[in-house]
Amino acid sequence: MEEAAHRIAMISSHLHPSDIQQMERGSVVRRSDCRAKGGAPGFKVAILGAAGGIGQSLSLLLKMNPLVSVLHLYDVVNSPGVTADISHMDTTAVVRGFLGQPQLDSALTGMDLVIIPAGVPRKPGMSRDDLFNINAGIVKTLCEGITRCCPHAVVNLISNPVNSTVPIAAEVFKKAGTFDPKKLLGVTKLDVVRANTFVAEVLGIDPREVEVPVVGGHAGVTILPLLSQVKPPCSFTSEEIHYLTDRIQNGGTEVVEAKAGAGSATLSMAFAAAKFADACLRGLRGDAGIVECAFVASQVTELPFFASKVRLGRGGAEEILPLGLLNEYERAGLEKAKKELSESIKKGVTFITK
Ligand SMILES: NC(=O)C1=CN([C@@H]2O[C@H](COP(=O)(O)OP(=O)(O)OC[C@H]3O[C@@H](n4cnc5c(N)ncnc54)[C@H](O)[C@@H]3O)[C@@H](O)[C@H]2O)C=CC1
Ligand SMILES: O=C([O-])CC(=O)C(=O)O
Repeated sequence: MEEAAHRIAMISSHLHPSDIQQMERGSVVRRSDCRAKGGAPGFKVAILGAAGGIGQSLSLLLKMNPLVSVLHLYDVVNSPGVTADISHMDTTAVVRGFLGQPQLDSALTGMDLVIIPAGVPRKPGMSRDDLFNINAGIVKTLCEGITRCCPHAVVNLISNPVNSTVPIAAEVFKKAGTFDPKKLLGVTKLDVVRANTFVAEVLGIDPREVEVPVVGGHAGVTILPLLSQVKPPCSFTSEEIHYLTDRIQNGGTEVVEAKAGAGSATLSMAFAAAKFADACLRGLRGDAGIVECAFVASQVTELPFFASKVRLGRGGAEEILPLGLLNEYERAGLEKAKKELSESIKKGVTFITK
């Protein structure tokens, strides 16, 4: 008995207060906790909005990622339940839960990657921009936490409208003097995931073999699939190009309507976000040749933010790749996309600078 108490006292000196509370409630100290705290290779990742539709599945997928050594799950509701549940998975990441604004700073301290799916989703008949009034304030508050507690973390921003929330985050970081344009990435990976799926259906091939660059932004006409640059090289009829462009641009609305008031894409989004986070972590580890599409501060067009292929590395989005050759249809799409994007970006910037 005494020896066991001594062992727990020794271990607890390395533990987080929430782990100690768990022990006090009688849970067993897990050896994996001790190993991870002993410096197992891996990254510390926080998910803000972890109890939501995207957040829960994303937490599950990241608990399965061997590159993650510590996983912090923050939400304003239900994060203790999600944390208890996910922490029973027999994978190495140590999971800790944080509930409500007073615990935001603890959730963020020391993180390498912060993923933000916090905020309200669309209902049928709404545009992503209709979420601005609520989600802008949520993103602002969470990003202020990042400036205080992990200003060097890579940030994956999922909350809509991404075309405005990324500029909001950038302004918050600028105001605090911590803005590193390479570290702020709006997550547009779901557009690529959808494009790969729909193109593979048309071509009758395995979607895992398809790569479609999707540039611009993440709403309606700002989502611009570059079907002339699909890999493996292929050609489409103009009917197929119209069908594919429309389906990719409206993939989110397709799910919102099918869910009929119960929210927007959560499962495919968690899948896309987990793939994107994995790419960011492999970049941070120093792997070469990691290229993903993301909405970032950019000079690819005259707009201050734009989604395009970026090369991920130790510093985040280390290189923004050029758009490549566009055909006439894509050039026309680009002009439409830029017009709408410009307004959404201004709206985000003004929210902080007004
Ligand atoms: N970038 C993209 O491709 C996509 C973005 N989204 C967006 O992701 C966001 C989340 O979607 P869902 O998970 O379906 O919504 P949800 O409502 O199921 O979950 C959102 C979670 O955020 C939490 N939350 C609210 N305020 C918070 C705060 N201040 N701090 C921390 N957590 C807070 C809620 O408690 C909830 O658990 C929406 O804005 C949605 O439009 C959704 C799909 C794709
Ligand atoms: O459509 C929505 O509101 C959610 C979203 O961004 C997507 O599924 O692409």
